Amino acid sequence: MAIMIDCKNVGITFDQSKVLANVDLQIQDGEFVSIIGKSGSGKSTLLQAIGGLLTPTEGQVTVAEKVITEPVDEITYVFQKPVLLEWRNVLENVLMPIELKHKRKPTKEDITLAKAMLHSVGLAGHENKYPHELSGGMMSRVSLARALLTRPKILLMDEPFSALDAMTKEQLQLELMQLSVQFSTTIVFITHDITEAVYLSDRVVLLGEQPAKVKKEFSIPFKRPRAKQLKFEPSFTSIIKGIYEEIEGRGENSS
Ligand SMILES: Nc1ncnc2c1ncn2[C@@H]1O[C@H](COP(=O)(O)OP(=O)(O)OP(=O)(O)O)[C@@H](O)[C@H]1O
Repeated sequence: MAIMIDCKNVGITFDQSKVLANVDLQIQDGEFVSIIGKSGSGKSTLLQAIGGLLTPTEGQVTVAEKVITEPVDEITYVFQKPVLLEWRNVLENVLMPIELKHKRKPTKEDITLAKAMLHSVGLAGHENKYPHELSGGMMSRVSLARALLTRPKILLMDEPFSALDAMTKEQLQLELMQLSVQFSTTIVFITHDITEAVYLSDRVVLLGEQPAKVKKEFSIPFKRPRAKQLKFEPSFTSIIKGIYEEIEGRGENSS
């Protein structure tokens, strides 16, 4: 399978402080990779470098073999707090990338597709509501539908579900998993929730302490999409245990 994202020896220094050093990470086309690590370890910084929002001080990031120095169309970002325009209804918010990315007015086909996306994320019938009429979970759903509308090759997600209640989060995890498999989207996902990381991902990448590099990678050997019952299987929970032990420095090869 082709490499979609290639971080080669990436280092990032802010003022005098070196946040990332020698990060080497390759992500395959269609792969779902989660990045975990302690607070302040540099997860968002790495994601910003992949998205072209930050230029590495050392090394380079390539996406589909192009060196990234600025944001590119193939990549869409999803943040923890959904950024919705208050004066636009749900359907109009989902259609925003057509105007911003493709610089044209939405066609009938775009509107049909946007409605289908809203249906896939459980928001059929809510197209005409305004953001102030939505719950946090509904806003996250709008944000997900909008991110996937233009079928980006790559989705960069920075703790997208961390502010949601457990049941809404579980539902959105399922929807994201279905859609990412359906569209073969390459996803880099930041989370503090290890169960979420293991459940969603083909691979979980642990960043070390500052200056951070990839401390350990865990392959998750279950075919996606996965049933939610997987979370109770011993083969699943033993991977979680291994990751906790690595984070706490009790892993097999921890330094
Ligand atoms: N623009 C910036 N200028 C200076 N320092 C920064 C900047 N952005 C991030 N940092 C510093 O880089 C370090 C890593 O921050 P980053 O947000 O990448 O960590 P994180 O692992 O995503 O943290 P969290 O899990 O708490 O969200 C922190 O010490 C932070 O203060």
